[in-house]
Amino acid sequence: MDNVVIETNALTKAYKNTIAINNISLSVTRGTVVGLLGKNGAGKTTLNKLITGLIFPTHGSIKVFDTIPKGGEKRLGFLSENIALYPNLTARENLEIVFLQEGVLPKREQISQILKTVSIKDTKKKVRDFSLGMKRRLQIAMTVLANERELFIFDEPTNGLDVDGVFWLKELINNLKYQGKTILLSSHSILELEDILTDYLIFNKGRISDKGRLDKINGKVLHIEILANDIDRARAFLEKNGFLFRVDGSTMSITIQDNYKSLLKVLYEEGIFPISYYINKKSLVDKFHQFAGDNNDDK
Ligand SMILES: Nc1ncnc2c1ncn2[C@@H]1O[C@H](COP(=O)(O)OP(=O)(O)OP(=O)(O)O)[C@@H](O)[C@H]1O
Repeated sequence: MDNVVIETNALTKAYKNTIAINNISLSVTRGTVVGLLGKNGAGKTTLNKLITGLIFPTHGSIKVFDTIPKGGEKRLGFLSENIALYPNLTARENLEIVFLQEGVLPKREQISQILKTVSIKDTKKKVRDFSLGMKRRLQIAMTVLANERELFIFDEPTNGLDVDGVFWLKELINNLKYQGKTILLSSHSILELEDILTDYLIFNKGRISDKGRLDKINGKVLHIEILANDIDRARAFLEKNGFLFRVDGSTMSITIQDNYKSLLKVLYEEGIFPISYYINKKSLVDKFHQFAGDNNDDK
């Protein structure tokens, strides 16, 4: 299928003492931003390496752009923890090398634009004297901006970034998404990036223990506290109209499909007046606690 960028079938990667990826079948669709969540050792980095073709499956299969990854895929950008920078060169010179490696002659103006986008001053300063955040920005620029890429794997992209840097990164990822690019994000502070994700995968000891779309879990339970003598009316109304709900004392928890305001309006029109209400906003954190399990390295 054209829209599927990554497809795995019973994908398994075993090391001597560990099954790092255990029988995973999934597909990633073009234009999505997928958060990979999991405790230390859950298998996130191993999956990233299988996608980029740095390592190969023990069993099962993986296809990226409909071919078996062997490394060197030009349409794929991998921002790993240890992406190489030349410490004795400037930011501009580092970017020029990326262009040359891709067989493209670097244009001065284009590189100036890239440096501006990642807020790095075009100075004579050597990369070895850069702060951690500046190095990370440059690595991100090298992964994203210097090339015509369609799929990005970001492993711990926020490392070294300050609050402004994280904000900037989110804008960058959103822009990539709007251009129809596909992004896989693994981060220990993934909850910081929750608002830019479209989908999530939770890993637990090499398996996917939960997955889904963010818009399916965000703010979908409306808790309403209703006067005790209204509860029966509210219950009858909700039952009649096919709502899913639970009653606990004077609180009703109603699972809503769309706009909670329209439900509140209907309740008012029925003469059912809530004393208070709130939307269940916790989402990915809850999922993480429910599905991430123990560390895979705790053995
Ligand atoms: N080269 C290797 N040899 C042996 N075991 C390995 C190797 N690489 C990874 N593992 C093991 O595979 C499991 C998954 O590791 P992986 O690095 O994929 O986890 P992760 O989810 O990325 O963890 P973290 O959040 O700590 O980066 C761990 O138990 C790890 O110790």
